[in-house]
Amino acid sequence: MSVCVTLVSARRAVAPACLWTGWSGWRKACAGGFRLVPSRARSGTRPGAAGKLLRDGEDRKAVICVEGNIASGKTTCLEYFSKTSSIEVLTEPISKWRDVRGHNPLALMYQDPLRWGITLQTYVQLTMLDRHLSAVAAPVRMMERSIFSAKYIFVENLFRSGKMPEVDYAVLSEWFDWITANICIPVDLIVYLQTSPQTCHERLKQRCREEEKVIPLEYLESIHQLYEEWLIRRTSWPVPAPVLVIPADHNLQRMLHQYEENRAKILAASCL
Ligand SMILES: Nc1ncnc2c1ncn2[C@@H]1O[C@H](COP(=O)(O)OP(=O)(O)O)[C@@H](O)[C@H]1O
Ligand SMILES: Nc1ccn([C@H]2C[C@H](O)[C@@H](COP(=O)(O)O)O2)c(=O)n1
Repeated sequence: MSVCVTLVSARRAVAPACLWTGWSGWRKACAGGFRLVPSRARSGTRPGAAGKLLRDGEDRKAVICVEGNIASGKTTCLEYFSKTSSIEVLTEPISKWRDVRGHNPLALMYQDPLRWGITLQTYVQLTMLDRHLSAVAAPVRMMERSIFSAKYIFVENLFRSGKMPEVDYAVLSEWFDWITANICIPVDLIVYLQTSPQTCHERLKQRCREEEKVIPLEYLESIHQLYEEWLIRRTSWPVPAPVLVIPADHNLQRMLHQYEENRAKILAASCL
């Protein structure tokens, strides 16, 4: 049985490098785990890292982000690779999004996106940044989604569909631009699980997460379009790493087979 997999060529995002002149207090506070990459750094440093804060040792570890629509199978994919000793897996911090000091911003966002979209997305941005910056234990890290898809897919979707006021979008965008200009967020490979929105709708209903019962097919279609614009057509936002596209509409057994077939390509990210 032939399985089609595409490796799309690299086109690294180059966020504006920023030379830190002040903030000495913050730099001292970060001194334990972070260093400031010299603004003139060239060889041996990640592209785009100059002038940014970088977690110590992070430039020697590979980071792979698994991207895809809601219920496309990302967690299942991560579960599969979590059995490999050289890979550590980080799922999305969804339990935090469902319970921050007793509040459920995920549920609130689905109930009233105009009011609560910024609340959820601000928290998603913070918790995803925390995921990106947490110390890597294994040679390879696979993480579910990224701070990039949080902004380029979910914030963008809320705004474009008229479910986020312009001022909320502007504030989130300012935060995102500051973070990516000043902090190095290394990504070596994006694994894109490419599904049809219909497949995701079926899997979503099967998973039956309480907050997501209100999600219509049209919502998944919008998310799908934004992913395709970003990672396939490349007409929207910078892509921070090479993209490995894995068609993911197949049944579980065939998906696991595809993951095995792609193991070498995925692990090759650690040699980049
Ligand atoms: N290839 C597949 N075929 C059928 N069902 C799947 C497949 N992969 C995952 N599922 C099921 O679909 C639902 C969503 O999968 P999940 O891995 O949680 O997606 P995501 O993390 O992308 O939201 C789960 O109930 C899961 O068991
Ligand atoms: N920036 C984000 C990220 C995720 N969500 C929502 C979408 C889903 O309801 C849920 C988790 O998604 P999954 O891992 O199942 O694909 O969180 C969001 O609204 N904004």
